[in-house]
Amino acid sequence: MKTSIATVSISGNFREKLAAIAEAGFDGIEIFEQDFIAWDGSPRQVGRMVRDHGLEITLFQPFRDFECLPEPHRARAFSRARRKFDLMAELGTDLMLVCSSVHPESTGGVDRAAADFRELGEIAAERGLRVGFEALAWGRHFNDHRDAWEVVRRADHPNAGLILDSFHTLGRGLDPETIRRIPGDRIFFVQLADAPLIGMDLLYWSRHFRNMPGEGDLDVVGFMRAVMATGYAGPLSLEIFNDQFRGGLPRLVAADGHRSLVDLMDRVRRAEPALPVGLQAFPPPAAVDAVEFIEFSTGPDEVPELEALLAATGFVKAGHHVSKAVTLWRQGRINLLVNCETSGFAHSAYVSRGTSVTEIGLTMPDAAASFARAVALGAEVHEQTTGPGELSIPAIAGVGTSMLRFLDRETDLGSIWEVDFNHPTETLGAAGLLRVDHIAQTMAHDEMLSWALFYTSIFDASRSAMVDVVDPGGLVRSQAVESGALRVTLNGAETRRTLAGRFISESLGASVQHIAFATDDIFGTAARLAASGFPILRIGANYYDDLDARFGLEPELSQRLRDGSILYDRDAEGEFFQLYSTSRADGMFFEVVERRGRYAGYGAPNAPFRIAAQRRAARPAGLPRE
Ligand SMILES: O=C(O)c1ccc(O)c(O)c1
Ligand SMILES: [Mg+2]
Repeated sequence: MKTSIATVSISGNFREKLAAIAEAGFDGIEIFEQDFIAWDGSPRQVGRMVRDHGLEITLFQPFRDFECLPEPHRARAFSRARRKFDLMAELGTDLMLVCSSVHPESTGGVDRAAADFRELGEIAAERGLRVGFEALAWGRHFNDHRDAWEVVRRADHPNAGLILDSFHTLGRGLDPETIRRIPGDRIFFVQLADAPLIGMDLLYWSRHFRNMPGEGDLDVVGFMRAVMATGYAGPLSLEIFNDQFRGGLPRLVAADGHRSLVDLMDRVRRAEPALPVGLQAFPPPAAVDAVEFIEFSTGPDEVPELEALLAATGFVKAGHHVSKAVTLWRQGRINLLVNCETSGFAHSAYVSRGTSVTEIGLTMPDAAASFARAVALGAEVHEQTTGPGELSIPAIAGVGTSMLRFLDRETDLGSIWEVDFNHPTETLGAAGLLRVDHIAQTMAHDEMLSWALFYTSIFDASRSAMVDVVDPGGLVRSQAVESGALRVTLNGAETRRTLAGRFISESLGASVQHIAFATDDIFGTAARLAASGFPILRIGANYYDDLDARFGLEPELSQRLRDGSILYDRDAEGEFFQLYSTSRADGMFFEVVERRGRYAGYGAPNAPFRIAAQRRAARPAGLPRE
């Protein structure tokens, strides 16, 4: 497959865009005319600069307001087109996108439009160029790819073809299956974009909220399956108008774009194996079997406090690494590692950001396969050194400065505890915690789409809807990604004034802010945690009064919740109980949950009250309370 991306999709000046696009592995670019005009270089220089980056110009766009104009507008449109054809020859590209007109004087009429395109196709042919017609979703007379195709069919000129754009088709709710009956050689170009489903004006939605395939809610896979079924063999090009990407880091946005295209075409081939997607083979996504371990990196000054918290949470020191300053804390099936090495990755993470989660170990059905898939999707490989006889566990860079390691039960990797950890003891622990329920990663709001794509492309994972959580200092957006036993909540802070925002600025970037452990006896666990000195977060009476009003709880249950500072939620599927620790000085905290029935959420309605309570608890004595 030949990959391409429109220059509008990323930030920076023209040179920065090219460098980022080339580095991400794209084959070509669509030159968006404004980007060219804004750059102070001749068309020939620009063309050379693109090719010097190893890229080709797959498309020049957009040419607007062309079809169905009365004179004198019509003659002017043709002379404008001739000028742009001259420009294209100098840039070194042969295809121009003509988007459907929004001109107030455009008359419409399929035959008129077809006649215009036949004439334009002829002028283009004289110069060895081609033109493609794209129906904008808000085009005055042509806003449906089926009508644009009818114009192209009737134009009946080899140099005039159709351009498809997934946004315009899917955004208007058109059935992409209708594309299957268009001959592939009449489709000159395919533009791809996804978008979140938000009810708004089509033009505004398109110009500000598009995102990478797989980041939104449109059926871009269904669209691409239909396109590939036509025999289309041209470039697959991202055209993403997005306010956030325009202000993002060019390299990150370009890398996400490339990842999204690879993942998209992998989904297409898995859905319809007969389609020739032209993508190297790599393993399919798998669901996580278990969160095998979570590792904290810390140092001598901070280790006593961390270990005290682990002990108070019911964890038991169960073993140590054979060669490294790493101890294992266990409870139920939870393995927490405390790394106090004085050199290497964990140590530098500690020095730069204080105590933080630096590794998450995941048991997969096949670690090597998951690793190979992650690499094919552009994950950064984490090189490592291992002592003699120790396991070499494949690792990739994850959120922030953390890494993800892949383990499995089928190979040597299944014996991590015996080989690397001197056969540590099994322990039920002291508080009845059974397993990791979820891991909450806090990041700047801009990074959320990127990390969601990371998880949903590498793993067999699903995303839940984004929810807004109100913090007294601003809004935090939260989205859960789930893959088998791995549940991650991504929390995006928009301002530094939220607890989440403060956490990322103090820990120098995205990181795990809290870990939730599961129990099947919340009241028993709460009592044991209280006895062991767990720093429980106190929840105020107003919360419980409202809870009684909302759910009509039995007085006895209500009292037990109040006594234990346990938060409660219920939906049609089941019930949810949560309790929290106060946050440490660095903002990290623990949560304990019990799910009853098939409750699948995270207690989002409780989050604002938890946050307010954490802010209150963090106030030094003597300051006014919130
Ligand atoms: O928003 C626009 O005007 C616009 C221009 C060119 C395109 O290819 C497109 O999809 C949208
Ligand atoms: Mg388009």
